[in-house]
Amino acid sequence: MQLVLASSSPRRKQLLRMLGLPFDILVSDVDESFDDNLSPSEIVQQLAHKKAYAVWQQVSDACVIGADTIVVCEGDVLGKPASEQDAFRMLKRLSGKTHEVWTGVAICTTNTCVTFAEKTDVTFWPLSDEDIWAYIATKEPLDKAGAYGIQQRGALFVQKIDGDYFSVVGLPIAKLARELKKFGFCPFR
Ligand SMILES: Cc1cn([C@H]2C[C@H](O)[C@@H](COP(=O)(O)OP(=O)(O)OP(=O)(O)O)O2)c(=O)[nH]c1=O
Repeated sequence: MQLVLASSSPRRKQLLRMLGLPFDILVSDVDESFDDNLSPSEIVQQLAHKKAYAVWQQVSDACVIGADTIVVCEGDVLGKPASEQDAFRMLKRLSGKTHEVWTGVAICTTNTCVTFAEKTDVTFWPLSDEDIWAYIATKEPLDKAGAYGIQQRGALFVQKIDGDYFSVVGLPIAKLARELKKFGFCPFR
């Protein structure tokens, strides 16, 4: 069966490559709004499912993977910043605190759709306004949930992490590999 990644994220593509399995990339535009009453775990699984299912409908006989990542700080969901000012507001909130990064994954095949969510706690050092603006000037925050990339310069803000690093980057690859085995996809083979 063909393996398909339903994502435009270069990070997810790179992480899925770790499995050593061939896959295609197909992306479908989905509405990423969500119901405020849902828990973070439900939000990311629902959005991951939307992304995977939209692509699965186009290809049918394939195993389609979708994912979604959000940052949750003091109960508030932070997606991607809408502007540089918004990025500043988000990073200012994350400064000196521990926040949660949630990534949901959906695997859709002919008979079933499986979803799961991973939570990673990330603690930031206190950040000065100057540091935040200098970081925003690199443009790195703009396409990332919570306005930072732990895999790039955002690493300099991180004091501590508890959970799966790769889930913060956008795909909990070890958990995904274990799930894919159930569908007959064995890494490195
Ligand atoms: C917190 C954090 C997020 N991110 C990224 C992961 C996701 O790509 C992005 C969150 O947006 P998503 O909507 O999850 O994903 P996306 O729009 O980039 O890609 P697609 O929907 O096509 O799969 O933030 C990092 O790269 N590093 C980090 O440290």
